[in-house]
Amino acid sequence: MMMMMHNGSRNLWKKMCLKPRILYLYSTNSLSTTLLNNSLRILGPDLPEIWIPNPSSPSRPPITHRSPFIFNHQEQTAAVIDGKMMADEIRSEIANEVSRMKNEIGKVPGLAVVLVGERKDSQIYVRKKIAACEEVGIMSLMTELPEDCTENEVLDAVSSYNVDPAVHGILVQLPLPQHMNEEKILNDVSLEKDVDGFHPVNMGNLAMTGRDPLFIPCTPKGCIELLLRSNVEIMGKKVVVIGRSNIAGLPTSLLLQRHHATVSVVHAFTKNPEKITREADIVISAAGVANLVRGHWLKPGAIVIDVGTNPVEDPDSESGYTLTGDVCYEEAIKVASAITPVPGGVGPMTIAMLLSNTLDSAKRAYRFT
Ligand SMILES: Nc1nc(=O)c2c([nH]1)NC[C@@H]1CN(c3ccc(C(=O)N[C@@H](CCC(=O)O)C(=O)O)cc3)C=[N+]21
Repeated sequence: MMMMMHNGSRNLWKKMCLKPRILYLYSTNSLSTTLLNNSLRILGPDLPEIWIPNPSSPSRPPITHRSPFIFNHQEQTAAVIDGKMMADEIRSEIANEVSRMKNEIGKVPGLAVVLVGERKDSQIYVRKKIAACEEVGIMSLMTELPEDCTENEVLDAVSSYNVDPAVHGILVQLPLPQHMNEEKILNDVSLEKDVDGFHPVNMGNLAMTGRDPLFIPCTPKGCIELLLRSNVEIMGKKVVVIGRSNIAGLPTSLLLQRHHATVSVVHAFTKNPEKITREADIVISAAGVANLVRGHWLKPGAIVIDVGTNPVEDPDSESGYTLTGDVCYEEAIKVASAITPVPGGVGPMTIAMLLSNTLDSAKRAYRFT
């Protein structure tokens, strides 16, 4: 899934991709105004038949699909969709709801995380999730197990969280070590606590018309929120999803269909993926391949959501790598009308959606509205 680029090819990318001028979209809304906002406007489990764009954001101009004629290919034309700022705003809305819950019924939502093994990236993501819980007042619990633990130890951790009334969300960090049966473990997570939305019943309900899953997977939900909060219309648009993983590409394609998009899925065996992608009004890339999507893959004026968080070797950076998206950003900003950066795009929204799902779950458990 993840690809390290060799030094030679990275330098080539540096040469080809000049540093962009950054033009931020969604930078006008201050956190203080949203702190006053009591009710959450996050796409919930009740999916609207027809989505009415968020009326709370009059200051944001709608992104229109621009005419190709106004494009100057030497310059940046894309607005940058600031996922970090949107996620900050959502987290402050969640914090308000958590404190309202605490004041009114004396309860807070609880999230339990199960982390198996010592993968660096998983440790970083889990740490970010726990810190985000702390920030908004969600109680968090964590079970860390060694790489060589047994499947039963993982199942025991899940079972104990299943019956713990203070836990409303259970997240088993993926990928699990090779020797474990991921299917069996995910099947064991209580449906009512499956805040990742990875249980086959939740995923199946997401796929079926007229069924409402209890939870929508966090990354797809974050992508849709990014589009909706940027006033991008989804209904009737041609959307290409690159990648079909269980945690990102597949559920994203399902959720987009529920929003009445015309969806094509491009994957490793697709013939001429550039040509298919170039037809899309909206491109969502979740392939896990650094810089896969080049400028010429995009229709001028397309909207680009980059789900990839690929570690690319970088001896200059403290950690030894830098995070790179699936999209060659420096090329794409000259062609697209709006794009999410990596980092600072989908990643922070994924975490915000996890908190939102956990809050929804606790509200459901306590019948708190
Ligand atoms: N059960 C499970 N649920 C998941 O939701 C899940 C998972 N397993 N396994 C791995 C993927 C990946 N994922 C990310 C979450 C946040 C960032 C994130 O916050 N990224 C920051 C930067 C992070 C950094 O600085 O290293 C950003 O893009 O700005 C990235 C990736 C959740 N996943």
